[in-house]
Amino acid sequence: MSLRYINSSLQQLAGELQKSYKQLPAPVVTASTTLFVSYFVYKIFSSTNKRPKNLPPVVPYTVPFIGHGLTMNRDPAKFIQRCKEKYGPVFEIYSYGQKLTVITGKEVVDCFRMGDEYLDFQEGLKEMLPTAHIVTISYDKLKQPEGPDFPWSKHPFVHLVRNNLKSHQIGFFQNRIMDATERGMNKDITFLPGENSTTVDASVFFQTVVARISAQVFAGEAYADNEPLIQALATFALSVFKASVVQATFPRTIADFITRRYMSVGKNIDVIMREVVPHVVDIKQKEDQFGEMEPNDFMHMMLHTPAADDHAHTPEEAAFWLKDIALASIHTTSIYLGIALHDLSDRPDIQNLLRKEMDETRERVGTLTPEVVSQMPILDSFFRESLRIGSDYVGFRHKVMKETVLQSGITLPEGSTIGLSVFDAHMDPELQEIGPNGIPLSEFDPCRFVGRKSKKSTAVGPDLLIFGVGYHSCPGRYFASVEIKYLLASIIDRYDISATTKDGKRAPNRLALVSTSPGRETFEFVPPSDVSFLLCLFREWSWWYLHSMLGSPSELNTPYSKDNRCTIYLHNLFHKSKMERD
Ligand code: HEM
Repeated sequence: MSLRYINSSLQQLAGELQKSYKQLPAPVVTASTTLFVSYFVYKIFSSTNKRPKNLPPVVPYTVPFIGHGLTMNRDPAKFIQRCKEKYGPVFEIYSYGQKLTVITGKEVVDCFRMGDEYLDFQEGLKEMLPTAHIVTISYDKLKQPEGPDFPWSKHPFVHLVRNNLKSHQIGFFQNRIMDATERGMNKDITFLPGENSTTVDASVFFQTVVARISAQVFAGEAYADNEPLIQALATFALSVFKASVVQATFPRTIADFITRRYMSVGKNIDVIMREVVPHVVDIKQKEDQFGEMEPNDFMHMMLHTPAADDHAHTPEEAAFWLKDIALASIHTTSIYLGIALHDLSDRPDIQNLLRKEMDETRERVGTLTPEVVSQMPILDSFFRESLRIGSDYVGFRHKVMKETVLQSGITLPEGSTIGLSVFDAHMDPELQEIGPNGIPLSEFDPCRFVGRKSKKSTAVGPDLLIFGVGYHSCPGRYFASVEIKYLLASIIDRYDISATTKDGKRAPNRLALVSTSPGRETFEFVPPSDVSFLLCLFREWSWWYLHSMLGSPSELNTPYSKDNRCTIYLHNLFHKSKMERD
């Protein structure tokens, strides 16, 4: 329908109407006819004018605003699979007021490799998590550098993680990882008097135990017992997420009011600054007096790292970065610790397999340090499998910075947002080898990667995308992998873990704001109680009693026997009763 044709039709219709309604002035008739016809033309065009073929196909929905939100939340894997079968590997969905182009299969790998000038992860993240804005309106005492003048490549935190947390450097922090884990096991897992098992609240436990490690590694050893700082770090990410939901739901001014008034992250930042600035000031004063010292925590390193415009960080600026470190590291790490624990919660067979590997390793090399644990092949394969299956159904939002044509010929228009289904890519037999045991990719095989040297839990590639791939792939993954594996080993050494769901099956993962999250269901932690364990316990206890009577070491972590589960259990009891006495 050409414009000339529409124009002449309008004039003809106006003429006809003018003849019929002679009493009305001509301009009124022409104007109202134009409006009337325009409306119909619009209706015709909007209903019949199909989107160009190379744009992603749109998945239809019926409920306004919510769109596919509810269906997707109910069973995200099934929803993606159904859409993929019907509309192909790339399709557009609508969820809670937002359009999102979902990318599945091999195209996911291409999107990761496309480069920031086409698909930008940080810009996509900002849409869902406007962290800098939330921080600015919650805490205006120190401004966060952001925007085009602050290139991501100059981000001091990214620089520090890249240069200080490579796999061979983790040993430097391992005593702190061990110390913080020990404190977490004693403080965050509590038993009621007389109870022989305990229910662990997943969401609180993961964040806190990981924040304990982060406090020591990133702020400094002096913070091992600093509960206010540990809590501020543990809850920072969750507070940002809650405020982000408000920002995404309400118009800006109302959202800012609610955020400032009820969801401010200012409290967390206040604690971080109050606790950490004096430590950094102290380092700076010492360095001003005696010259530069070798840093042994991230705050000290930050003092030596130039800021975006190359000026030296002040102690306040250095401490202000700690919240970003918490955001990037604590939340992600605790999510995947949680998912891995759920994977173990209905699989006592895997728990025993891992314990066997731990016992054999202990027999060979002695104490299980984070470095030793990180070399255990079955634990690493289990963790990689957990990352593979627990990855994002639709996450990794990227903003399309300029029109981008995918391998399949589909065009992503500039300004749109894509979400990558890493879960789908990890299930794709074209990208993922099934492994030596032949267990289907849809099932959990803890030994899928054992004996496959290039398939370590940190080896990113088309078959492991959870840490991204290419230039921006996560530089913190070596640290995260060691941390999670050491925490898992410490937990299953002490407890048998089971799910508390009605059917005893692992709690399903959830689709959260920007990623997949572990189910909120609790875990049951039970110290081992089988007969051999009790016998061994009795033997250990007698040894310990004898040694303490004879004035020998009273600490129970001396390896009296090979079966360290008993030693650890006694060690725990000893510490708990000591803490209660104190
Ligand atoms: C299981 C835990 C973790 C997961 C799943 C994870 C995942 C990711 C992903 C997907 C990216 C973006 C990749 C991309 O843009 O393509 C990323 C970036 C990043 N991660 Fe992690 N991460 C984890 C833990 C950590 C930890 C513990 C740290 C710090 C100690 C960290 C620091 C960073 C940094 C600095 C970046 C930005 C890299 C850049 O833009 O060049 N991450 N991470």
